[in-house]
Amino acid sequence: MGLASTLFRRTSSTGHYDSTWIQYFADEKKNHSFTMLLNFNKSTTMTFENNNSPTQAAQHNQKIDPRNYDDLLSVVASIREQVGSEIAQADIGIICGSGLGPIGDTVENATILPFSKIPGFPATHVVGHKGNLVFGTLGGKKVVCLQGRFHPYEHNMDLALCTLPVRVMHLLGIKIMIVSNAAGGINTVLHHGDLMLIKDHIFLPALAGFSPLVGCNDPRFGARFVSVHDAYDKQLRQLSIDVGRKRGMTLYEGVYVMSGGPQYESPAEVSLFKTVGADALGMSTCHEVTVARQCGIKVLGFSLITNIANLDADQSVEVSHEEVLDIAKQAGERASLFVADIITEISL
Ligand SMILES: O=P(O)(O)O[C@H]1O[C@H](CO)[C@@H](O)[C@H]1O
Ligand SMILES: Nc1nc2[nH]cnc2c(=O)[nH]1
Repeated sequence: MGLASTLFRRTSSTGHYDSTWIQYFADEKKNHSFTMLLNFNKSTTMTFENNNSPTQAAQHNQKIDPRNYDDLLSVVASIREQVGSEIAQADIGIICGSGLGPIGDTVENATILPFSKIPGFPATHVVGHKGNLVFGTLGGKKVVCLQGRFHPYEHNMDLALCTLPVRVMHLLGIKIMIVSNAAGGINTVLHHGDLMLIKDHIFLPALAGFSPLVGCNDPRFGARFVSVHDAYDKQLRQLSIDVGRKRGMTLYEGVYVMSGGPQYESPAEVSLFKTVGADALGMSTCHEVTVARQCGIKVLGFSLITNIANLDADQSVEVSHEEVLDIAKQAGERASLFVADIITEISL
């Protein structure tokens, strides 16, 4: 819900109205300065004006609608105000999952803004996710790094909310997004600590109606119907393979499947995913990539294999987040250096 409805709720106690109509009006009207005319059943016509500048809106702790372009401009205005306009811009955005956490600590000339200081950003609760926005340089490029992400299972499957940072990074100017996750290996070529280059994905929640693009669409973010035929950029993937070869690294390419979580999968569920062509599985990434593609951002994605997913109930072993973090700690540093090398080689 946008500014109009927020404002209306504060003033509506004096009259009767059709809330469905108001909601519709609020969703359709995206401009920052507008006049709203309401017809009450006493034939009174009232005029409400909203002239909040983006910065004022953020300062006043206004509720942010993650689908509302103007609300997101106010978030970006607040970030610029806090760190400075020169710093609050980047060409490459990086989302550190449980796997590539260390990369955020290698950003040079870093300016760190905690998520708690950004209007509309929910708190991160997952151990291993620091909850910072980090601006600086890496491999000679201007980057903005999300140290931590929002998982749908933490936020009642509100995927638009969970992708708010991607839209914010888009408004901060990024053209390329590098996304990473910790994942369970399904394909038997994958072992603990391996890095898988994501070639394609299966966005399972979206197939059941949980997509960040469901609901009101503002064309300023992009098309209503988004083609994800090339979600993971082919040239960036090739560049990664070339950089990996130079480093003598084995880099697998495969399909990542996102489940809703937060429970890990049963062996029968893993077998199902294997049958449909998945190589690794996790509880993130696909919603972020979908929104990035809507905004025209090119994507490069990696899964750090932290555990081997169970395929047989008779030989299954317990999966734990402690194991995930432990392997991520061991392998994450090497993987982060590799991603920094790739960034050095990217030509914008
Ligand atoms: O995808 P990231 O954030 O790396 O984390 C993965 O690890 C956690 C489970 O151990 C889940 O949140 C899963 O999605
Ligand atoms: N869903 C899921 N997420 C993970 N994150 C890290 N490992 C796993 C896994 O095995 N399954």
